Amino acid sequence: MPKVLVSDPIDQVGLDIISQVAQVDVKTGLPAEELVKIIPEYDALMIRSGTRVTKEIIEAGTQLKIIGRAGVGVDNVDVPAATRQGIVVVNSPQGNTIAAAEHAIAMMLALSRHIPEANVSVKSGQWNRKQFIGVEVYKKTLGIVGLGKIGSHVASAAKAMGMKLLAYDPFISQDRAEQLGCRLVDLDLLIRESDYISLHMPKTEETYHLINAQALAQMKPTARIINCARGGIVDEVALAEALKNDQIAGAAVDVYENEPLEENSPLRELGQKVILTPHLGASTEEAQVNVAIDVAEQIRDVLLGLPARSAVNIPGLYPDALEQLKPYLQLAETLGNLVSQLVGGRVDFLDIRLQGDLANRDSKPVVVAALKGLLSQALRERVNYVNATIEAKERGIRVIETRDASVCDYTGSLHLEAKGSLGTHSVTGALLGDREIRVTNIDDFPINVPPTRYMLFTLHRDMPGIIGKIGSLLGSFNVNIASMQVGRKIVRGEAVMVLSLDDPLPDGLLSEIMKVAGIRDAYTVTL
Ligand SMILES: NC(=O)c1ccc[n+]([C@@H]2O[C@H](COP(=O)([O-])OP(=O)(O)OC[C@H]3O[C@@H](n4cnc5c(N)ncnc54)[C@H](O)[C@@H]3O)[C@@H](O)[C@H]2O)c1
Ligand SMILES: O=C(O)[C@H](O)COP(=O)(O)O
Repeated sequence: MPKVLVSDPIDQVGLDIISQVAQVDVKTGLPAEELVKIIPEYDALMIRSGTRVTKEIIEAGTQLKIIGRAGVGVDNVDVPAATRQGIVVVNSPQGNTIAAAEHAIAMMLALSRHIPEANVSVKSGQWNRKQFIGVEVYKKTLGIVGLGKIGSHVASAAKAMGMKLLAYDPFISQDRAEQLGCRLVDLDLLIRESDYISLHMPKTEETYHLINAQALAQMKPTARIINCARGGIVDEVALAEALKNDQIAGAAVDVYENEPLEENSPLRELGQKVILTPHLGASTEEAQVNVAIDVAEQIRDVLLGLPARSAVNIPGLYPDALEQLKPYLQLAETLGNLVSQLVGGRVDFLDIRLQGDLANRDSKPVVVAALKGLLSQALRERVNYVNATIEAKERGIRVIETRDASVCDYTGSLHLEAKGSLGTHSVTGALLGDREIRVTNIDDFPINVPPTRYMLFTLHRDMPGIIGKIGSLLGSFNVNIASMQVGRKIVRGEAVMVLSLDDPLPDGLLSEIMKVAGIRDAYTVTL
């Protein structure tokens, strides 16, 4: 039975789902050295933001097939390292959207009305109403940075409270922003004109310290900033300074550059100008159930050999689309494997042509499948859907993709042409009855054969006796022929022969075949 390590607190409902197919060990709060020690025995790792999954942990996880992040942000996972090792990384893109958006709104209101301090004050026996006079958000301008899932929900809620909305998101269209009632502006303008700024973008190289001393200096002295996105987007030292010097009126922070927040962080010393919560954006009962189910189901599926629906490091394979594409993925993988062997293993160039109906489908998964097949001789089980693209790139394989919907011999077919150490070869394949794979063309010779484990291909002169000679040679080496096909373009011209064999070709037989008069080339293939 596979083993799954759960290293952060996850709702029981998720653990129950994984337990259907695996042994689940919950060990939270492990130091990194301990994790490196125990990870080799696990097939899957399930985390939240509390575990930093470093390159070292990933490299030690030699059995790992999947890392499941029960939440949105995967910045605590070294995704490139996981990709290189063929480990799929999944998350729950929507499970905590509402929770995080509501937390941002709650922070904005709490900050405006001094709720945390007023609460502490009353509980400590005081009744001080003057000290806690707040401000209204109605008719104020909210600048939303990052108008994705959470930013959009914040926009709807803020609009309902009568706020004016500005948004900055370099990847969102004007139309989408307008639909949400936001005026799409540049970041400088948003920073200058907003009464509240709420951050909802990922932490990336571009967004790291995007809100720095310079940006804070441009904000209104009455403005307040809310960060429920990611620590590191705001420069915490600069923020503390800006608050201390009354450059801005307040800040509400849920996420920090280092978590847990350092004891001596200057943010802890700013009284009621700042509200700090310990990364609670996703901490609602509902969100924790959602993300646990979402990610546990993906871990279960991947351990059962099924695809994951929200993988962050493989092309989006959505279950419905995948169900239809699945036979084509198998076809692409088979043809990739076949053509790589025809060209001698090392491939420099691959042209993938999607033909017929296939030309109108999502090509990304098909291309990845072809690359997986292409590299499978060299990398064996080390190559998979996660790392095929990166491995191909690193080997300098140039890939081009073309489409031709006008080819209609079969509903959909796939043509691969590769250039490698033994020259250039092409193969075409299609599906029979939408399921069964047929190789329909080799080097422009029409054939129709099902791929089998052991195959022999010859390029020869179409002349009497040649097929018999090959058959006798195979017989004399005790190799049984399962099926045989010949394809030619013109009578007594060049021809190909494809033999499906029950046994692998013994050493020395290929060179004997090459000696037969009329044989120009011969290749063995093991699929
Ligand atoms: N505090 C929490 O507990 C909590 C909970 C959930 C999510 N989050 C975080 O909230 C953030 C948003 O999550 P989401 O689910 O809405 O993600 P999302 O992918 O739906 O939206 C992110 C948006 O940011 C935009 N963006 C990217 N780069 C940008 C840039 N340089 N400037 C401005 N916008 C940029 C993207 O175009 C996208 O629209 C993420 O950082 C996520 O990790 C925090
Ligand atoms: O990216 C996320 O989903 C949030 O930051 C939530 O993190 P958490 O799972 O540790 O609460």
